[in-house]
Amino acid sequence: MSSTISTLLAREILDSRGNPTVEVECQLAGGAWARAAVPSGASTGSREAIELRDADSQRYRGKGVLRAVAGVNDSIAPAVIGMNAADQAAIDQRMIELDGTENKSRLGANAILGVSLVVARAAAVAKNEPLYRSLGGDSTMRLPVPHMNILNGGVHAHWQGADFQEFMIAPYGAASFRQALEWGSEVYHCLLDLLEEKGMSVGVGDEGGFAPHVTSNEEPFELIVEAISRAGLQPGKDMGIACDPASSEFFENGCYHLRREERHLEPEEMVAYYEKLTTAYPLVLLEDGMGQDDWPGWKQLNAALGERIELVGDDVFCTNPKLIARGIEEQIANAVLIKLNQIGTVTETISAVRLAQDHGWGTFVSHRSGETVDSFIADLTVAMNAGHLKSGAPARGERVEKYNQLLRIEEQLGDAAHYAGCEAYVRRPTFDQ
Ligand SMILES: C=C(OP(=O)(O)O)C(=O)O
Ligand SMILES: [Mg+2]
Repeated sequence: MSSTISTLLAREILDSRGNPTVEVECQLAGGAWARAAVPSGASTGSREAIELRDADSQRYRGKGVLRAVAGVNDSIAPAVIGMNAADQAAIDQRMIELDGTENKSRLGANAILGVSLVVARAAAVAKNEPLYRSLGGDSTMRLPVPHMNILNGGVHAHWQGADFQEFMIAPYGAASFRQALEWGSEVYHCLLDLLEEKGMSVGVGDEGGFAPHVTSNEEPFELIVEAISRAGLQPGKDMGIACDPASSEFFENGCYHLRREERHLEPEEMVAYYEKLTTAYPLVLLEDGMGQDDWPGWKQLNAALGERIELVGDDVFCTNPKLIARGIEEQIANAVLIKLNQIGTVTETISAVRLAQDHGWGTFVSHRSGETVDSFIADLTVAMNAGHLKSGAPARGERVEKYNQLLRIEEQLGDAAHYAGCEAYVRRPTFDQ
């Protein structure tokens, strides 16, 4: 089947926060057709590729994406129509050259990524292969540990809950992805019951987790450990906890400002706080423990906890191979968060994954807080053998679509499917209490 691109069409649609985003359709000469949509972050890293928005317009409070859409239809489409969709690297390179900026600010990373995603998907359709196989080859058999964000705080809860942004459950002790998801759903509902019993709010944040008005950043750990136990599971053995404080959002004047606790912590005090949490709770993965501009703080954190748990850099690396290379050189973490729209093309994302993996670092694939029902990251996680991903709560359509796609992939792989479990982490979970 010919995989020559014959049509590309972009439009503006809404994401899960009710903000506009870019959706692109692609038709290949041989008949293959695909659609893809671009996510959007709220706690974005300062070195992310630029998301082009119509800031000078009244529409959608300046958040429209009509310029990005026009960039696809008027500039990118004429440049890539006639190219071979199977040659992802050439198409991504063509768009990078057409944009001509270091951070994709002319055409917008949202425009460029929309095309990059849809081309990858159309190429898979043309080959009659599932996307994970088309992206990753024949050895893609590993199902990731789903990290389900059941308690939201920070900017995702409009600072009405915990200061720390994400409290996730990680069912690494399950026997299969299907069982992991079932356990996650069970714990999510046990947490709902627990919050109701305590008279706490059961309203949810951007990623579908509850956003109660807690009095400290430690309280969510206690609530989650209790919810895991109530579900009949053993905290630390069956299921651990992962946390993304997204600390760049509360790093001010060289200190970490914990509003809920009315405290300002120096970087070394913040590290001591994480050490305490790691000892007291089954915390197996900490993302963005330190701010994106606090490289000395990151080094301290890695020295204190880097041998015990997985330390993932999100804002500090922005899925950018150059920043990841520097992080590896300076040994500031042991894992990297992977977000396609931080860098803007599938090819560069794959380079970021390979670079991290070649240096023995973990790769943790992530959704964004503003999502659509596009499940590209589910296939990407399997294709890249990343072992773990986060896609929010096991509730809300745009979050569960990724988990549901992984259920389908597991079913398709049958006996060949292998659930990553504890192997997902660069530091295998150990917890004795
Ligand atoms: C998913 C995250 O949030 P956002 O998409 O808002 O950056 C994150 O910080 O890891
Ligand atoms: Mg993060």
